[in-house]
Amino acid sequence: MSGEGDTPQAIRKLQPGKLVIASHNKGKVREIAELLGPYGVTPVSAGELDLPEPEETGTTFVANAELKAMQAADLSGLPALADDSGLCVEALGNDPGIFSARWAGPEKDFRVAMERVERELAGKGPEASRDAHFICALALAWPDGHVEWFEGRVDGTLVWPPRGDKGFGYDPVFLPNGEDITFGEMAPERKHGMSHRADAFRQMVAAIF
Ligand SMILES: O=c1nc[nH]c2c1ncn2[C@H]1C[C@H](O)[C@@H](COP(=O)(O)OP(=O)(O)OP(=O)(O)O)O1
Ligand SMILES: [Mg+2]
Repeated sequence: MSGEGDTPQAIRKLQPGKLVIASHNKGKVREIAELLGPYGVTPVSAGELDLPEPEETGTTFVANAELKAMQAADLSGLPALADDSGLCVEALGNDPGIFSARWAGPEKDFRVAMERVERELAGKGPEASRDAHFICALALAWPDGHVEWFEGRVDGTLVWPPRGDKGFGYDPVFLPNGEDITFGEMAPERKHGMSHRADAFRQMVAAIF
């Protein structure tokens, strides 16, 4: 056991229950809570605090993550962690990218979004590459206005039809390189061993803990 004196400054700053996860996506909030588990930080989500869902006006993952984190830190007076992420399909010029959530429509129906990806890819012809990657930008905003950000990535290919009912979003069509099951078929711990979110988390943890 390490005593108080050994506790890194950042851990003391991130008191249990005192970090806001600035996201309204339940799948994402669950994954972030799992990834924070080992650090003894019990987060509270933007939904639980009734924080509004800001308009994502940025043109990059980092810009949108910063905007979400800064708004939550500002309104709550607590440190806030936001995640802006998406699926980038190389043959589609990296679409849907920052528009990944928006492709699911107002109902947030990812069956619709996955079908649109498949339809647009089919439109590129049978030779089109099925390579894709997920990006995750994490932004950690402190109430004093200071923001740190990190970006993670995982590469893979798209399968059709969708496989598996675990995870969220585009997980059922994403087959990570070197694996034989999709993110939708993977236990959470296995996804955390390779995901874009876990990659960004590793960088954040190395920087602040
Ligand atoms: O691990 C993932 N597995 C599958 N799909 C994923 C993943 N990571 C991001 N995605 C897709 C779905 C998500 O809806 C969108 C992110 O959009 P993004 O704006 O960052 O999140 P969101 O609107 O769902 O919630 P919020 O902005 O409140 O955090 O990309
Ligand atoms: Mg969003």
